[in-house]
Amino acid sequence: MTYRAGVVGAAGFAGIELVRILTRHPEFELAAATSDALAGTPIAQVYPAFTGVTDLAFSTHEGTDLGACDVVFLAVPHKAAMGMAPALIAVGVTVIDLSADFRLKDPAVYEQWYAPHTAPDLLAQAAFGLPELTGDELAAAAERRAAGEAVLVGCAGCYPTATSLAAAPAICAGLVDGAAPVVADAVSGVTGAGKKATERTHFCFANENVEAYGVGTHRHTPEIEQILGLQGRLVFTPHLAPLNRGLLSTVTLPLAPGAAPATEELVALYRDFYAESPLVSVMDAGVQPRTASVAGTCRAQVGVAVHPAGLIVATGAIDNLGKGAAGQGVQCANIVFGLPETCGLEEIANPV
Ligand SMILES: NC(=O)C1=CN([C@@H]2O[C@H](COP(=O)(O)OP(=O)(O)OC[C@H]3O[C@@H](n4cnc5c(N)ncnc54)[C@H](OP(=O)(O)O)[C@@H]3O)[C@@H](O)[C@H]2O)C=CC1
Ligand SMILES: CC(=O)N[C@@H](CCC(=O)OP(=O)(O)O)C(=O)O
Repeated sequence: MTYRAGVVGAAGFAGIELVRILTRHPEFELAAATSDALAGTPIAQVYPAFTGVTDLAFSTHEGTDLGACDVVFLAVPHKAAMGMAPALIAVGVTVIDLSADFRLKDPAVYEQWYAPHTAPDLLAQAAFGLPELTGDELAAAAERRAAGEAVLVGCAGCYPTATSLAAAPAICAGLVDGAAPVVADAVSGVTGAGKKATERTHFCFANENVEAYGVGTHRHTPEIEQILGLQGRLVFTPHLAPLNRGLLSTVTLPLAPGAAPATEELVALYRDFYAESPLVSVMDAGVQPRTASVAGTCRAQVGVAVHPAGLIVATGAIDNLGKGAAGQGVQCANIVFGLPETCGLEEIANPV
């Protein structure tokens, strides 16, 4: 059976990556791609990579019969997504939201970092979309969907995905000091900031430059703390780098008193942790994850090492639009629809 899929916000960077994946997906058929700004324009006219691939044109958000879809991916900014999801769920459409609107479990925390939540009941039902770490929530959503319910997945953000994949195995194994700060320094490509150029992302400012931003104030802090159980202990510093795609997060974790693993033991522990996770690869000891090695894919690379100062240094590399957004959304949809989680996501990166 082929499922009908719609993408709302399809002309944006995450949305068009969804289009790229869905036009080649064997089980989801791209039925609608919405953009108010570009309605009526063929996708291939705006993004020539789709020439000869799809004749579909963008349509308006309101004028598209999204109720005819089995699943709708929301690739719109936070605050807009929570205004759209309730009507879709009400007509039986499963929703995969890429925004931050359905990630934070506590509406008070969402309000502190974003705005008052307008759909708290749905927030309470949403499954968190980071399959390697929240597989149980997604499996429960898949059961509910199989029983005929429309379900909602709030996919993890890009920085939280790379950071949490790098840190979770060590934390879950009890190797990390539960009282000390954990430091995550992360670097993102410019597509992470969306399609609209700003002073920060304009080519002339972003090119040939790396700089930190949101120091101590970035909205992904509570999301990472929620995933890793680090409430109040995360020092998260994002940086913008002159890449189109790619995100690397280096996490420094203090070892728990008495813990003294060797790097090779940590690598083995990480490999065991991700043994059932086909999209996460743990690097050999001494080999570092590379953003270029996952660009254009839904894969993640994780590296881990012990530092003699009593620290674990764990690094995660993803494509912010792939495993950090659209790819992860499709991976979650695969799980919710009972498909193999890698369906349509087998791409590997250009090796050079
Ligand atoms: N870029 C990334 O790496 C990641 C993005 N995300 C999330 O994915 C979502 C999309 O991000 P991204 O593609 O980067 O953003 P873009 O700005 O590139 O695209 C967003 C799209 O949403 C539409 N849109 C804008 N405002 C509204 C609104 N008020 N109501 C409805 N539609 C609107 C626009 O459509 P129109 O064509 O009609 O103007 C636009 O094309 C965001 O929530 C973002 O946080 C998540 C992880 C990583
Ligand atoms: C480089 C850049 O600006 N990145 C964005 C995060 C990417 C994103 O879209 O955020 P979500 O993962 O929450 O959806 C930022 O710092 O706000």
